[in-house]
Amino acid sequence: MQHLLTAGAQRALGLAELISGASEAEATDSRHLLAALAHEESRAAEILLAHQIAQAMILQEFELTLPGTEAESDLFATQVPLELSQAIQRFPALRDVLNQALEQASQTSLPVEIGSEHLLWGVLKTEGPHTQWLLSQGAISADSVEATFQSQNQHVAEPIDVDFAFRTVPATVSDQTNTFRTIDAAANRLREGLRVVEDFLRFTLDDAHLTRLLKSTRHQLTEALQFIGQESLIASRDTLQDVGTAISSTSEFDRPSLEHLVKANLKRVQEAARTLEEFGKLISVEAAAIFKQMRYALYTLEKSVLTCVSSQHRLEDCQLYLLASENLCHHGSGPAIRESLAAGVRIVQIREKELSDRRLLEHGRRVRKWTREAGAILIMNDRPDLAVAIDADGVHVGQDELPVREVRQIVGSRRFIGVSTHNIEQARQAVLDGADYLGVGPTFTTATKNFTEAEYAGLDFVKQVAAEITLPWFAIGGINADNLSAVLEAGATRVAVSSVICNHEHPGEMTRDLLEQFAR
Ligand SMILES: Cc1ncc(COP(=O)(O)OP(=O)(O)O)c(N)n1
Ligand SMILES: Cc1ncsc1CCOP(=O)(O)O
Ligand SMILES: [Mg+2]
Repeated sequence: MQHLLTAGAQRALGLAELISGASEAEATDSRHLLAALAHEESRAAEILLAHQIAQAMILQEFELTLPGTEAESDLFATQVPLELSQAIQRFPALRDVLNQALEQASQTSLPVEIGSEHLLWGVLKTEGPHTQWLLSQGAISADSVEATFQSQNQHVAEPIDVDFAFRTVPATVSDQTNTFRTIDAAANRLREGLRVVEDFLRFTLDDAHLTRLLKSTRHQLTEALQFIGQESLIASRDTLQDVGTAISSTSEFDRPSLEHLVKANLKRVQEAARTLEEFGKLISVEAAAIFKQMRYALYTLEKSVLTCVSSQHRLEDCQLYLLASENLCHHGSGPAIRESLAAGVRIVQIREKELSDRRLLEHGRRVRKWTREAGAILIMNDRPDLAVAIDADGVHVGQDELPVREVRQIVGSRRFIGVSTHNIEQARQAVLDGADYLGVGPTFTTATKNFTEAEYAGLDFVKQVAAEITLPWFAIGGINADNLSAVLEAGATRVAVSSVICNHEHPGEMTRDLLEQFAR
């Protein structure tokens, strides 16, 4: 039986071959194909992008080179569809990848057509240096994308409609020069804006994770401009004749705070990316596709940066977070909550696993009243619906519970969403998913929640998060008055505790003990 590749998959293989040639490799392998898949405007590129994996990062990691703009491949001509057996013959080092792709494609379409997303699946299913790297960068693996295939109950055989074959060149020389001028100006605006945001991330937020993401966006710009041609851009530059240089709006000088400044520049870079994408389509569809990727990456980055800034303000006074559970408390959780609020706790979580919904609602309303009177934040564990019902300030969810996007639909934009994380990849992902704060642990062994020995993230995880994440986070798990100083030394500035306060004969006293250690 014939198994055909879609036009997008075929072009990706063609580009993979060119990349392996430009990188002077002996054979076209998974790394080259991965770089090519990230380049195409295709389902594979969308999946990679959703995991924050850009082509520039792949090229850098595996020391690959993109072919020159003039490089062509017979595989780009899609009038002659490639058959799987021909592809295997031409790319022997990709045999396993292609067979895995076939297996996945066979589950969703008849007649079988292998698309770029199936090639990506094949790459993820085949062990190699790229698999570990992908997992560490974007937490992407065959398992994590499997749902994408399962949700495609109706497979659409056509590739995403892109006009690679119909590269449009502006009709007149003057149109062409003006297009290059526009691209040159927008690229400069984008580069400068990215620099401003990067300096903010480095020197004000001091956030290594977001700085790294922004850097990879800057690399994408360089990569896209290679398709346009630096010489053409410089040749068409005409700053003296640019009517825009004399026009400045008062709002351009209106930056009352660092936050305004970074917001304005985030908007500016998105606008510049849109201009590049639109005008880029007239010169190079490849470049336009990268500009589009950049625009989406910048939206995610904007959200993460602004959430980080606003959560830092909103959680400014919240160093000690109490998780209150009835079954841990000597005299019920009510007195523990009220005493610790009186002693200075500014954020409380209702963590009840055994109460019926009706009792949880009643209890929640009482705790809402106490926390409101104390001016403290109230978070409901596990239950976005009940968070809304009791008008809590937020909800906390674990790795196996509803994802942030779904929780946001329920609790709205102003409530906190806290996410538990147990390793650095989960922490990075939660930042990009739009969490407002993180739980980081377990730090020490605890009787409050069951973990296997292997699940103890320990102080090393606390140190990792401290080194790169500035979205507010709380170290959690087995923290008490004796080991708190070690947690703070590891870089935590906030901790969440349960048994040490709930179990104490005088919860207020223990709260004061712990809070005093933050003041030292
Ligand atoms: C602040 C904070 N961090 C972590 C957790 C744990 O949440 P989860 O992993 O969902 O486990 P349960 O608490 O639901 O058993 C938390 N609740 N709060
Ligand atoms: C809910 C939870 N998640 C990670 S550790 C933990 C338990 C925290 O309780 P304690 O402070 O009693 O160890
Ligand atoms: Mg939970």
